[in-house]
Amino acid sequence: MLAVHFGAGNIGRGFIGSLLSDAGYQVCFVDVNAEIVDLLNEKQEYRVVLAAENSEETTVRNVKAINSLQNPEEVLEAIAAADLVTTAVGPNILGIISELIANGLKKRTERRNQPLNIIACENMIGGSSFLKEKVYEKLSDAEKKQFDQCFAFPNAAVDRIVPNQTNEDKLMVSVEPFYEWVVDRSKIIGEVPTIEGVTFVEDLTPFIERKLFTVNTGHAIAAYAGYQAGLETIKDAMEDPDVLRLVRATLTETGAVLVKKYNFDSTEHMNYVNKIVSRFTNPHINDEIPRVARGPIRKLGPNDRLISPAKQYYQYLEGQPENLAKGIAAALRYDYPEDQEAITLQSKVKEMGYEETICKVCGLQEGDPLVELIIRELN
Ligand SMILES: NC(=O)c1ccc[n+]([C@@H]2O[C@H](COP(=O)([O-])OP(=O)(O)OC[C@H]3O[C@@H](n4cnc5c(N)ncnc54)[C@H](O)[C@@H]3O)[C@@H](O)[C@H]2O)c1
Ligand SMILES: O=P(O)(O)OC[C@@H](O)[C@@H](O)[C@H](O)[C@H](O)CO
Repeated sequence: MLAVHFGAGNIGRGFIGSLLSDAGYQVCFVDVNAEIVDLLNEKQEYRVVLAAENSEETTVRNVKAINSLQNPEEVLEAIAAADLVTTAVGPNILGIISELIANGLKKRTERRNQPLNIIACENMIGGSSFLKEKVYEKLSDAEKKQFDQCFAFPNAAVDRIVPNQTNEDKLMVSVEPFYEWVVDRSKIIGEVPTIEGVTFVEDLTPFIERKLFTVNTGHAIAAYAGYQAGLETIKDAMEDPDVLRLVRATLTETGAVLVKKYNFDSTEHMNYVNKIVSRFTNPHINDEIPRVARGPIRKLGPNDRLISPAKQYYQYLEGQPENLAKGIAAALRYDYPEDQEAITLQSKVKEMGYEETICKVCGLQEGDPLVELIIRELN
């Protein structure tokens, strides 16, 4: 069995590749990082080490890689032969890889009539659906019909904290012990793949919203508030009493929305929150704030971890999401000079002021109570 996985980065090697290899797939990574691609082809294996007291280590074997910049034709061949395609490249890259995926799938339809699932493992709502849209933009109407018969793009939620790696062994990945990978079974075409560690569910929405609006909202708040406090890592941020208070208060707000919307058991949800807070303070992980804060424009988007739960707060509850607004204000102030989106965000603020920036970046209307609440926090 062959799995083609786009993105041999932190989560690609540290989680997706590792689970797929354990499930018996040969994993063919596709990446633009020549050093990592060459090393993967040279060694054909890499180490995954648990960031925990006992530093348990496993070796992921039977892997290879293709440099999609140098050998795009090889990528098409791999997609034509694959039993599964997955991605973990970042939401902004999905549009870029969609051309290769479209061409690979076209090649496949010329060769064989075998169904294929393409699963985007990105931190976003509807990642695979978005990738499908981008792929379908490249097709004729006849090709779209043909693809509908053969290919599916089930959405997924993936959770495992994998920080940026600074190991001497460039392929080795240090990962937290916890992991969760949930896939929308209702959209699977053909047989449901057997992958230990993957949970297939009929309705993904509660799972992805629970994950994005708890793990990622909490993480973003810790990162942006921690940055404003001059701190360096997520652990440092969580050890700052003011940041910790804000993270917890924000997760109480998102939790209230989720419990109301999905009828979750509130005690169980609180246990989920506590587990996440303890994951953020894992002493064996050195997760630098710029990784977690990366891409503030994406993170301030209308359907992402900050604005979406804040909007839903008005929809499902009384009162205002005061703490989310504090976190959003910290995100709007994020000016890390090595983050291109932070630079763009700050130039928008300079040019248009906060109100217009919030409307444009967060997809909100002037006069919206949320805009007013955020502005109040910024003053
Ligand atoms: N790291 C985590 O803790 C974590 C956890 C869950 C989900 N995710 C999600 O997984 C995705 C990847 O995150 P990451 O932390 O692994 O980032 P990363 O930067 O470590 O990995 C991304 C990889 O994609 C590669 N890439 C970039 N452009 C490409 C292209 N055109 N074609 C092929 N490969 C390309 C990069 O070279 C890199 O190796 C993101 O959507 C992220 O939100 C990350
Ligand atoms: O990957 P991003 O930029 O969407 O978010 C940064 C982190 O919050 C994220 O990577 C988490 O570590 C991960 O989602 C944990 O499962």
